[in-house]
Amino acid sequence: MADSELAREREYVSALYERLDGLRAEAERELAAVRRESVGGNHQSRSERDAFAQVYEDRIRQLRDVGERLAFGRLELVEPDENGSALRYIGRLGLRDENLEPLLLDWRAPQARAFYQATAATPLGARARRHLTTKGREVVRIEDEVFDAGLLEQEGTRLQGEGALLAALSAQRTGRMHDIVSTIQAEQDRIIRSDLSGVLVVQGGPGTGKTAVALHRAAYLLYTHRERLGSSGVLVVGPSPAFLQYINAVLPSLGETGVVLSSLGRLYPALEATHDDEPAVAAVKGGAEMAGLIRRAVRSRQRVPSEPQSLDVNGETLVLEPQTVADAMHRARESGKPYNEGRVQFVKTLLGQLTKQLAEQLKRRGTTVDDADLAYLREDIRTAYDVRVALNTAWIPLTPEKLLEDLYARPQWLAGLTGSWSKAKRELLRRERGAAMTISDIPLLDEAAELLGDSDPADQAKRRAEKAQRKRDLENAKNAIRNMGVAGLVSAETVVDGFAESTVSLTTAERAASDRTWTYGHIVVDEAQELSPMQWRLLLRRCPLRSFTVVGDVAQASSAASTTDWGATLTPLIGEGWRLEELTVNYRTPTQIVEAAEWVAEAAGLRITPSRSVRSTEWPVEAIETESDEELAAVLIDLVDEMAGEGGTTAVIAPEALFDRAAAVVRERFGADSGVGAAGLARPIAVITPAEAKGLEFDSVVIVSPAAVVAESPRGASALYVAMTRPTQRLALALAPGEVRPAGLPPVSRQGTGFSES
Ligand SMILES: Nc1ncnc2c1ncn2[C@@H]1O[C@H](COP(=O)(O)OP(=O)(O)OP(=O)(O)O)[C@@H](O)[C@H]1O
Repeated sequence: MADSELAREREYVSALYERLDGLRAEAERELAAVRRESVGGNHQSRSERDAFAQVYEDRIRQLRDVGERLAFGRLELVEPDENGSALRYIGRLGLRDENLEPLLLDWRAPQARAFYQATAATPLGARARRHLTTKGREVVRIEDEVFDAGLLEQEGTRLQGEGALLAALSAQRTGRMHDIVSTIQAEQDRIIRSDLSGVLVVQGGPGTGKTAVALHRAAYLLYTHRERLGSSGVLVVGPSPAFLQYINAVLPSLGETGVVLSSLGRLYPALEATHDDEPAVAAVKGGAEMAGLIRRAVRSRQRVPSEPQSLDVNGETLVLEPQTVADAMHRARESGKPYNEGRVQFVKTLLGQLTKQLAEQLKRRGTTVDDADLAYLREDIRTAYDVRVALNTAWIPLTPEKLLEDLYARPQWLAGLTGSWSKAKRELLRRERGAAMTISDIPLLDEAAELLGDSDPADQAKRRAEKAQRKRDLENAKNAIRNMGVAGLVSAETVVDGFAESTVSLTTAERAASDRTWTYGHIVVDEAQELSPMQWRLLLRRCPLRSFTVVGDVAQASSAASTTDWGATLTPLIGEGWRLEELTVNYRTPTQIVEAAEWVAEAAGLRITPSRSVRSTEWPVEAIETESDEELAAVLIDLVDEMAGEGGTTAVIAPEALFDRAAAVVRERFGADSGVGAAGLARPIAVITPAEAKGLEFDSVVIVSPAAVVAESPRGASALYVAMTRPTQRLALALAPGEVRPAGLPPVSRQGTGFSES
């Protein structure tokens, strides 16, 4: 049967490619025709033409990007479906023939669900599932699962499409994460297709596919809720720029380009924080009590003078009473506006009062004052030096940056605001003006910005005008889409983003990333255990609808401000309204390495989520002792040489204390084949810190001095656990001179576990 079935699938898939090529050629012809149309016409007709061109360009890109992995699965149904067919092909996008009969189902369509979730116990209307493995455009292998009693017995331990899955898992890594659409497992699929609303927390040990699931969920949600999420956008937050570089090809490969990817240092527009504070400082800055401190700090910049003030206005003396200031302040605060906008009202009120005072003073001396004069008097008052000083002293315009700098640089002011803090704790915040903002400052700036609002009223007006223009453009685009009959194929947002005439030519994603007040339709947070309460507050402001996918592993928490208990972190912020899912199968790391990492973690008292690995490796975990720095360097070079010789990617994970030396040794020996930090991820050999290693994976990993990795990190054992769970094939520990192997690693080879002692 195999040969004839293979031939049959080859024929079907080849017909799919023919259709794909045909559709692409058609779209290219249409695009050329639109482009040939003469330029000119009014805004409406230009918009329509742009909309046409945009639709075709998007379609061509989508059809081209699917590349050589168009179809990967087939479901055989018990009963023919509504189209009269008992076979349902699943692929990266949906295709129909000339008569609009379905040829291929998008993996995200509801009818494709059974491909991922059907089991012998719950076959979901399917008789069998087939995985197609292709090379280029040709099917080279098929793998069948028939949902009969035979399968039922093995259920529970079964992986779906085991051959295809294991082939994907054992493949050499490239330094970039790939999509997993063809081999998504049932427990993952259920999470991917879970409801859009609410906060979904996905907990799982290292390598259980949390990142993969989070990204596929983003693609699924965008497909299923295109209308809503197309306009509001989806934000994906990862721990570091290196991590974002690692994952940034996944969503485009799934046809989704409109997602904003951001690291924690970039969540405040127009600023990129690349460094973080010392752990103890970051822990204070990340604590929820900082929100109250910032509120008090803002409030303390509004001051009622204790004495009446005499103000000179072009030789006239006006008196500003404390009560007048207090009343104006009270009224402005009552309006509920942010600080800087409230100040505009405060200044307006006081200028009005002072103008009245001056006019009365002049009238008393017999001068007539009409309405036109009042405007001049007001302007004289507004520009008078004394008045400016008095109003600014009472309520100074503030930027978030200035507020934070002052808070750190003025110990007395800080002390006045933090009576219950110890002196030592306050000292941690101390910093001179002009220092670069850190990653932990980002949520504080955002918190301050929220309270302060725009400092320049002109900015507010500009923003309102831009929003109004975009609203008009969207209306035009919706009309154009209706007129063209392409509803569902393209969103109005995509079309507007492509308008040449649009006042601001930014995509929805760029617009969202550059606007602090943008609210997203959904937020995905990866390595979410790393987030401090202040970072959570920032993200919750970015998505008031509280639609979140939060993935992480509390055992991998690396700092004092990170989460070690989802409930303790989330419940105070959002109440009980979040749901938890768990992933239990380790797809990355072979059994031997998982065991070693878990033993070391447990010996250090770390509470880990055990996971079941799906494969083993031929390589034992090595721990190599050294007696001198020279020997350590030589061991490192030998290991990397051997590992890199196997092909794929190799990482040297080195603690800060030994980082420069390790990087220099590797660079000297391997030159351009190696790179440091994020830059190394595109090379065969990367030298990175334990913090940078978070979320990444490599074929082989050497950890330099595990003891130093533990010693340097606030949650030491967790940093080592993260580092040890990065490899897909091979792990070695290069111990520093005098260092003993980590507790928990067996001292001698163990039967069946493949440990070696060197
Ligand atoms: N169903 C699957 N099919 C193929 N590969 C998979 C599948 N699930 C996960 N993987 C692969 O397993 C590896 C680990 O996945 P991922 O990085 O998402 O794990 P993680 O849980 O986020 O790990 P960590 O907590 O260490 O960051 C990746 O290479 C991913 O592509």
